[in-house]
Order: sequence, then C-alpha cells, then structure tokens
Amino acid sequence: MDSPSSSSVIIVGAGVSGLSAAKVLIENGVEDVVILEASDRIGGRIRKQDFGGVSVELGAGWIVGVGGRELNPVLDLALKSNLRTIFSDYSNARYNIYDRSGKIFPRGLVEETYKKEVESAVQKLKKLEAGGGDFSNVTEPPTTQKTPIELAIDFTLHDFEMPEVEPISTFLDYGEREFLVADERGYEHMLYKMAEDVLFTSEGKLLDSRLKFNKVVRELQHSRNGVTVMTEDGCVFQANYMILSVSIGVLQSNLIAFNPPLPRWKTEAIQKCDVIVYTKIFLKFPYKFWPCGPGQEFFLYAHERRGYYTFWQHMENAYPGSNMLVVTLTNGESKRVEAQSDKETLNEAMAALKDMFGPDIPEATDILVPRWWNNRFQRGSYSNYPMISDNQFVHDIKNPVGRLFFTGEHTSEKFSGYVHGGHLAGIETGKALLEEMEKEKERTSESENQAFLLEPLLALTGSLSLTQNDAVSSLKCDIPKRSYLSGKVGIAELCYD
Ligand SMILES: Cc1cc2nc3c(=O)[nH]c(=O)nc-3n(C[C@H](O)[C@H](O)[C@H](O)COP(=O)(O)OP(=O)(O)OC[C@H]3O[C@@H](n4cnc5c(N)ncnc54)[C@H](O)[C@@H]3O)c2cc1C
Repeated sequence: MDSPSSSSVIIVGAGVSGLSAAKVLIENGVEDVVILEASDRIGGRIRKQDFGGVSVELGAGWIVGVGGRELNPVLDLALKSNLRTIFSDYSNARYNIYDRSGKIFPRGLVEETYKKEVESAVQKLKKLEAGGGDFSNVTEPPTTQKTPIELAIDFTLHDFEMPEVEPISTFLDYGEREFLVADERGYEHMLYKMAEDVLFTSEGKLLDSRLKFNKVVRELQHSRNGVTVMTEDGCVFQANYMILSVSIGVLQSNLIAFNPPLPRWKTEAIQKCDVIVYTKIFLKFPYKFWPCGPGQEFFLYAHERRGYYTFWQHMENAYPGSNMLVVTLTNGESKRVEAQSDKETLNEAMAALKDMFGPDIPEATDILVPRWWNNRFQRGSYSNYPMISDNQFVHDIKNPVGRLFFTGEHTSEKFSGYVHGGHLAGIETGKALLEEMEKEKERTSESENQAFLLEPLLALTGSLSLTQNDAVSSLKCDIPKRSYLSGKVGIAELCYD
C-alpha cells in the first residue's frame, strides 16, 4: 500500500490541456496536485514515433494560425523550446490533383470546381443558420453524384482543413499561415519544456512524483465534499477538486463511470459534440518517385469514392532524403483501415500510387497506421462542434459539475480541435478552479467565524447533550461538516495490490 499523499486537486490526463492547467495551479501556489495519466507518457494526442529513420507526428503536426495580429500561444511555446518548424502551404494541393490514369487536372477546371464547392459550402451554412441548425432542410447532391475531382476538393475543404466552425477564429486571431513541426524530438518536446517549469526533471526526464503514469481512471465518485477516484490497477485517490482533461471521445465512451452520474445537461452536451477521426498513414520507400518542386509538397488523388486515399504529402521539405509519403484518411475511411491489417492498407495505398505514378514505382518498405479511434484513451482525433452551436451548448460542455472541472480542446469555445485550443482551455480551467478555491476559502473562514461566535451557545447546549452540528443546524447555519481546504486535508492515495 502506498503512503497517502496530501493534495488538493487531481488532474486526469497529461496532454497539453492537463499540463497547462497543472502549470497554472502550481505557479499560483497550489502545489499539492496529482496528475493521473493512463498511458506511460505525457502528450496525449501530441505524439511522435520513430519511423523510417525520422521522427513522425502521429497526432498534431502543425502549429495552425501564424502570422496574424496576435501571437499564437503555441508558437510562443515552440519558440521558447526551440522547436524546429517549417512553413507549410497546402493551398497548392488543388493544382496537383491526379486522376486514376495519372493525368493532372487542368488549372481552369480546378479553379471552377473549387469555386463551386466553396459556394455550395457557404450556401449550406446559410441554410443551416436560417433553419436553426436543422439539417433536414438542407438539400445537397449526394456524394455519389459528384465527380472524382469534386469529391477530392470537397474532402480537402471539409475533412482535411478545419475542425473549427466558421468563422475560423484561429485565422482571424493568429493568422492564416501554418507551420509544420519537423523536429526529431517531436512536437511533444514543447510540452516537456513547458512542464519542466513546474515539475521536477532530471536528465531530460520528468521524474516528479506528482505525475503518475499508467493510472487509468475507471471510477469517479463526487460529492459536495470532494472527489474519489479509482484506477484500473486498484488505487484510490481523493481530493477536494478534480480537473478532467480526457478527450470528448473518452467522455462519450464508458471508460469512466461517474457516481453519481453526470447531470443530463452535461451528458447531452457531451453526446452532441462530434468526434472526428483523422489518420495520417506513413509510407517509407527506397527512393522517391514523386515530384518535389516548389508547390508540390501536397497532391490529391481523385477517386470516385470520397476520401479514398485522397490527400498526400511528401516529407522531403521536413526531412530531406527521408523518402517518405503521408496520406490522410478521415472518419469512415479511418475506421475502415483501423479494422483491417496494415498489409491490406499498404496494398490499397500502393494501388492508388500506381494509378497516379504508374506501375513501375518501387514498393513501400514499411507502413505506419495510427489507430486513434480504437485507442481507448482517445476514441477519435478531435472534437467538432455542431455546425450551429448555441451558447448553451458551449457553456454546458465546459461548465463544472460540483467539484468536477472539465477541460481539453473540446472545451475551448474559440479554438476547439487544436493544440492551442487545448493549451488555452487548460489555462482557463486552472484559473477558474483557483477562483473557486478562493471562494471556498472565504466561505470556510466565514463559517468558522460564525462557529466561533456560537461557542458560548455551544457551551450551554453541551449541558443538554447536543452535538455541535445539532446546535448549528437548529440555528439554520450552514457549516460544512468537513473542510478540505483548510489545513490541506487533500488527497489520500491507497493502492490495493
Ligand atoms: C491525428 C491528429 C492530427 C492532429 N493535427 C493537429 C494539428 O496539426 N494541429 C493542431 O493544432 N491540432 C491537431 N490535432 C489536435 C490536437 O492534437 C489536440 O487538440 C490536442 O492535443 C488535445 O489535447 P488535450 O489535452 O485536450 O487532450 P489529450 O491530448 O487527448 O490529453 C488527454 C489525456 O488523457 C489521458 N486519458 C484518457 N483517459 C484517461 C483515463 N481514464 N485515466 C487517465 N488518463 C486518461 C490520455 O491518455 C491523454 O494523455 C490533431 C489530433 C490528431 C489525433
């Protein structure tokens, strides 16, 4: 059995939002924080893996929103941690659309189709707004009636680009450019550097005992007095407050049982939020056979099935000589390839490449297929707010339930879906909790003062064999039975092996 630790706040999840919340708390004097992370690493959906001789980003790859009127806080962190990034421009992708016989579509046709698709998206949004978000009045040609080039552009506009709902707050606030992270230490290096400010590190490793890995939270009891958490390995943690930073996909799954169950307003908001699955498949080749000139980093494959190996990127700009391609799949296609063997996926991807570049291209020597949907600690890649989200939905998704505070990219009103959304949400939640703790402190000291004033009365009632609580409740004063804040009663941790 571990010795009990004394803490005020449990943070579930050590992704960007959980770590950002921890930083705010610790920097403001709440040092007795415990971070429970289900996996054996920090970063969550910011995750690198060594593959084909370089470091590839399975999750977030871009710093989105650069060059605008405000500095993107994630770019700020990246600069401070010396992260290597390169400017990446996928707006050219539409001029490199291949048909199934390897021909590139002419510019004129591309421009015309692009304009049509953008107009149709705008019309759809307007109709939705007019109908209060009701999809039933919005008629659109089914994707089966679209041509392969229309499908490729439609995919790029809707699936590849934006998790945010219009208007794109990221672009308005931080700018329209995007930087690709191309650093052997991974995007996650930025998080290590950020965590280092408040957590103990040694030789580049986070060794702080407040950060606990392989702690899968399975049950969560909460009341007006505090929270108790049970983890899969039989540990029990208690605290005054909790910040839950798990993804929207995890909240929609049954990984964590809430006792008592979450109120209806909260569960309805959670279920209303869409989860996007976004998969980057990496392919390693013995040599490159694709064009690598200016404006050719991205190319599209126009197939009659929407989203079928549509969006491709070569890695020569990020890692020259890596001989690597990345193809992005989403939603239904992502789930489909997650369910099949990597060999089958490799065959499909090779067939698409042979359509574009001919039968003589070399076979890929390796493939990497991340499985975000089947990862029970993620259940998807990022949130996608309903097309028309009212203020109520936005508040419900992030508002606390008693002592349970919610954070994560999905709680960011303006930047949901992004790393900067997660980072800013963590900061906001940390600050909201600090405020609540301050209020509770005031309430507690007021109650203590009242109790002090009542002492002479208690002495009297003592002779009548009444308890303090009886005496107080008979006077209709609300004195908490147990104060978690005063005297750092905090977390107790018990593990049963
Ligand atoms: C493939 C992909 C591509 C992306 N591309 C970009 C991009 O280019 N640019 C961009 O800005 N954003 C991108 N994103 C989104 C970005 O990665 C996320 O918005 C952000 O990292 C989310 O951070 P978070 O802290 O909210 O959640 P997470 O990173 O998911 O952190 C939550 C943590 O909770 C842990 N956890 C889950 N369940 C439990 C449990 N029961 N007990 C204990 N711990 C638990 C998880 O292991 C995880 O570490 C991408 C995401 C994916 C998956």
